[in-house]
Amino acid sequence: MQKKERILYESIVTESDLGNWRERERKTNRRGCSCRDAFVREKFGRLRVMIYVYYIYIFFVGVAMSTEMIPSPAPSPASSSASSPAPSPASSPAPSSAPSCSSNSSNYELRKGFNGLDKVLLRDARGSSAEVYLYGGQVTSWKNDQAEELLFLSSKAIFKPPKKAIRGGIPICFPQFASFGSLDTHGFARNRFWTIDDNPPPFPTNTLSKAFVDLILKPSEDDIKIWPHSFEYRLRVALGPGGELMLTSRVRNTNTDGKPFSFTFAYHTYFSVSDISEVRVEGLETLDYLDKLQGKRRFTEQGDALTFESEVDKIYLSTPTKIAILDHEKKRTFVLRKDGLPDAVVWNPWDKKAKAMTDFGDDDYKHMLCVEAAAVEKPINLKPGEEWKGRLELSTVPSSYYSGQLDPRKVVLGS
Ligand SMILES: O=P(O)(O)OC[C@H]1O[C@@H](O)[C@H](O)[C@@H](O)[C@@H]1O
Repeated sequence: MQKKERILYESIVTESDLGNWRERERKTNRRGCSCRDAFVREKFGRLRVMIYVYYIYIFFVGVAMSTEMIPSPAPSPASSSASSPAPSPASSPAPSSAPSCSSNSSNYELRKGFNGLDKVLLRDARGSSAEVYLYGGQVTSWKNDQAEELLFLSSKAIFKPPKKAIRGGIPICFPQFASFGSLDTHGFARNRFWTIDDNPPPFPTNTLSKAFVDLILKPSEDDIKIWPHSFEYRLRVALGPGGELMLTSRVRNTNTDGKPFSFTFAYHTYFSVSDISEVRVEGLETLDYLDKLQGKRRFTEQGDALTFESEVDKIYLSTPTKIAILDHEKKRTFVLRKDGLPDAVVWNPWDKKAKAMTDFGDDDYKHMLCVEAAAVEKPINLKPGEEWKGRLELSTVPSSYYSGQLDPRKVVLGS
């Protein structure tokens, strides 16, 4: 045997091969090279097959990975309106050109929503979805993998910029919460057109999910007249691996005159509930709150989890990072996690105020509850160049699984 061949043989023939080889020599009564060569040829053959199998495996893995990178095909306009907010506000969605976009490793589809307004559709591999209108940078829909809507959207919501904000979903209250300042209620961000930001600065918290979109809002000249500050507000809306809805806000002071600014803020989340009288909120009991129905006077919540029998409009102060909303009838619990947002507003207008609102159905109050991650009592202060981050994560679990029912403290102690 040539030297090279011997080295090759020795590198592929193992101890157990030698045993088998000798056994074969014994059985066939043949000794020497021919038997050994036959054995090694066989082993080469097996190796070749294994190498082919390996190549085929690599090929399929490659195909699978590249398929995941390609945005899923956009459904037809018919299915687009089916996935639009369930209620039928004044006008119907405009026909959609439904382009898919993939940038910066994010996948989303751009659609036309009510009154031809642009909206972004996010869908994850398991079937959860979310919709975000560029008007207001507002999430209007979040559905689980059973296509059940989890956010409330008023049956009379008005999709007519710029005067009215969309009633439902998650309006962004910035740079002012409610009437805590000189601007119109809840500030102007919810009445502005945001743009898609395909190249945002890197996010420290990256999700594995590719279902996300980055939006940006900068003040117009008119905005600067009513709030004399320059800012960049970046909002990322993402679906997490388990269908969680995650919103991250980054506000940067870009004033060039060296002036700081301060603002108050809320993610004004409208949760969809089966029946408000069947709902309780855990995680806020025993906390101090400002009661907006009593001149913003300060009180302390007494003892038990919150339940609802009449109008409520309270700002809970210094709340835990986790709050649970239990819907007994639906046997579903929303878990709200927040970061950078110490306060939590709880609001339900009840029957009289519901009737007084033009964009709210008379009975809608029975099927919604706002629990809003907020920064109200202590405004956020930013010097030029500084950035603030506020994060909200929403998920659902079956109520039976939720241990907080038995021990409210577990709501606030869990991660
Ligand atoms: O009607 P708007 O401006 O959307 O506000 C709705 C409610 O929003 C809540 O956050 C406030 O606490 C309430 O006082 C207010 O009524």
